[in-house]
Amino acid sequence: MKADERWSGVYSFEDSPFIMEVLTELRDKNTDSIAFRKGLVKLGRYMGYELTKTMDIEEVDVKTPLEKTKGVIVRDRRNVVIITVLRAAIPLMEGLIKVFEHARVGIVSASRGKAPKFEIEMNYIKIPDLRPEDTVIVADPMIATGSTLIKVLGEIEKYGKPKRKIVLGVLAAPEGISRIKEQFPEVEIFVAKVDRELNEKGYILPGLGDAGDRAFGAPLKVS
Ligand SMILES: O=P(O)(O)OC[C@H]1O[C@H](OP(=O)(O)OP(=O)(O)O)[C@H](O)[C@@H]1O
Ligand SMILES: O=c1cc[nH]c(=O)[nH]1
Ligand SMILES: [Mg+2]
Repeated sequence: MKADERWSGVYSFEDSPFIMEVLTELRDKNTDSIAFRKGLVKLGRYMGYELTKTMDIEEVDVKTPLEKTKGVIVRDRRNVVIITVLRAAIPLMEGLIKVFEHARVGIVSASRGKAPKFEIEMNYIKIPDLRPEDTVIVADPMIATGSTLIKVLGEIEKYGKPKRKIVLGVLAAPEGISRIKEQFPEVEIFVAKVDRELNEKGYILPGLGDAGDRAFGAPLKVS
């Protein structure tokens, strides 16, 4: 895990060869939907595992079959809320929940409109109450303009004041991170990699394309 010096509280996993290998497979335009979803599940699991290194732990007593000794539990792992931003975060959440098996899960549907407005339509919101001991992990693979997450983070504020708010993504554009950090400086952001820039249609470059479409297929346009 590497702190990005351009912002405070932003980390990438560029120093993890395994995470970078999975990302490379996701970027590859020849990777099909099945492999793409499996890659997102893997990243959820391994990035989740990396996140546990930032969590509070507690020393506990344990009795082995032979004697008493000291052990550890990751206390914060028991107080996690995962907010899944549809659609592309579904496989990411599947991986995360393997590490945070106690997690309560919220679901938010968000769909980004076309450039230049990128209006976000959010019409399904189910978020559990957020308690002072909670670590909220908002899962969304792509942070492009940041508009989706700004809307989701604004909504989350209505549900309580958790101990930590984390955004967990795969790729981010610098523009999106800056916008989120301006409005929510307390939010920590963990991504596999911060990419170079956005194109005029709001896609991340070099990116991996449209994560939702690659995982689940492009929706049929009904006029
Ligand atoms: O940072 P932003 O510019 O807001 O863009 C990022 C959003 O775009 C994608 O969702 P999309 O709207 O394509 O929905 P989908 O996952 O259903 O395809 C992605 O999963 C993010 O939620
Ligand atoms: O590059 C991008 C930008 C937004 N959403 C995606 O799925 N990909
Ligand atoms: Mg999409």
